Amino acid sequence: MCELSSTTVLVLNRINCNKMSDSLRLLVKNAKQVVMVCKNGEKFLTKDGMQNLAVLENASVVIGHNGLIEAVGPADSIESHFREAVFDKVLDATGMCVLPGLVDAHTHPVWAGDRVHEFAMKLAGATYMQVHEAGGGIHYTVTHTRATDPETLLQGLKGRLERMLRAGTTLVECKSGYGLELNTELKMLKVIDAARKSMSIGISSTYCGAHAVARGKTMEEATEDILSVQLPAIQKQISAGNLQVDNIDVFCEKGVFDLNSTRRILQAGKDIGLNINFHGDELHPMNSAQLGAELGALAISHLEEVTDEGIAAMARAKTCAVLLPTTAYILRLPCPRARDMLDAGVIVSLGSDFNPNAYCCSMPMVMHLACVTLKMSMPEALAAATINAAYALNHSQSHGSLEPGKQGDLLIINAPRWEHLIYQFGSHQELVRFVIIKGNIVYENDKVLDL
Ligand SMILES: N=CN[C@@H](CCC(=O)O)C(=O)O
Ligand SMILES: [Zn+2]
Repeated sequence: MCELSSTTVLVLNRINCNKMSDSLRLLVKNAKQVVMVCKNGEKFLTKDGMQNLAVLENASVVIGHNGLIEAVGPADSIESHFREAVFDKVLDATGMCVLPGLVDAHTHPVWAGDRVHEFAMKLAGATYMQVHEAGGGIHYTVTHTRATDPETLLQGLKGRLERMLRAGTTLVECKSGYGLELNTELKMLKVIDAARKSMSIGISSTYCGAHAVARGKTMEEATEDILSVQLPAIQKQISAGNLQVDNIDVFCEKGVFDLNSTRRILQAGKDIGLNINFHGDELHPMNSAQLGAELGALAISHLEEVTDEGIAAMARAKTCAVLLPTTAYILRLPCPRARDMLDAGVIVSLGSDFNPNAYCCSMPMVMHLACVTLKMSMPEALAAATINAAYALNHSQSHGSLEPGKQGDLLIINAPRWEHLIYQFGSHQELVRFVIIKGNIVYENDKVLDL
């Protein structure tokens, strides 16, 4: 680290750190607040660390041509140190706030056939499993996704990712899981890969062939198909360089995959190099949290029904809890015990759970819900939607905070305090002025309205 005179200016390790006359990609200057989230290279935050985020007043950010953050610091220090530099682009953020790009740690964004009709059924009292067992839910989406060509699925995915981007998400986890057989699972994973290659939003790809038991199969048969047909074929595609997959997922739930099948599938995924990141303890206490901790899972999602033992195991194993406030809200479930997890030192993150059951593309809405329904504070919610969500995706070395050396992903909001991003319930399109990835403006809204 090359220290400058001001201790609050952080400068990336540069070959010639005295010479600030280089050509650089972007200067965001004079922001009212720059929320770094953390500033000591933390890979995640817990407890007090989530309450006390690193926030600079009257600050600027510099991003280099490599797309990485070069410096973050007080506006006057940055100005004097980079006086000689040539920037491709300068954004004057006077009166605005800069935050890290948001990270959405759980989505199911590749599908055809919406389920708007099921919303009425659920409002009338049908439970998630009643809809599922009647052939709706995941099964309905599987039928439509199997019948849809990859190009149509890709166009649908791109539209959804674009909506997420406009709400500030710059890194998102995307699952397969509406195929439940090899060809459609591969089709979905390839569609996710195609989006990764053609869009600027960052993507972490998850194989979720165990999202439900396909119609006509028993759980045992579905497990065998995953272990002996789907996973080997996926591994072959990965090894041949035709596919990138990052994580393995199972819906560990009563009536779906039991603990033993879940263990076998997750372990097999881990054995081929995938990170374990799965659905657990959502509708029934399954001891999923204990299993995940034992297997070294990076993350477990939902956890509405997690037990005290499960919480303790996750805290010990540093397995991240991905909480999904939209699910409990839409399905009128008991909320996950966020406060108990936070107090126990669990690494808590957030996801939108975007899927045909929970049609939400907006992490600001998710943070708002997390504060109101899960009783998280605004700093906790922001840490959960940035550095901790990046940890859940094994990306916290490059994403989740505004620190030198990390990817230059940020959003600029038209508000004098960063908390407006959470305080406002919807209408974020009127708040988000710029979304920036690797120092490039990927979304600009010049029609933002004043507060
Ligand atoms: N619980 C399982 N999977 C999804 C829902 C998927 C669907 O209903 O299509 C979830 O995380 O909420
Ligand atoms: Zn899910």
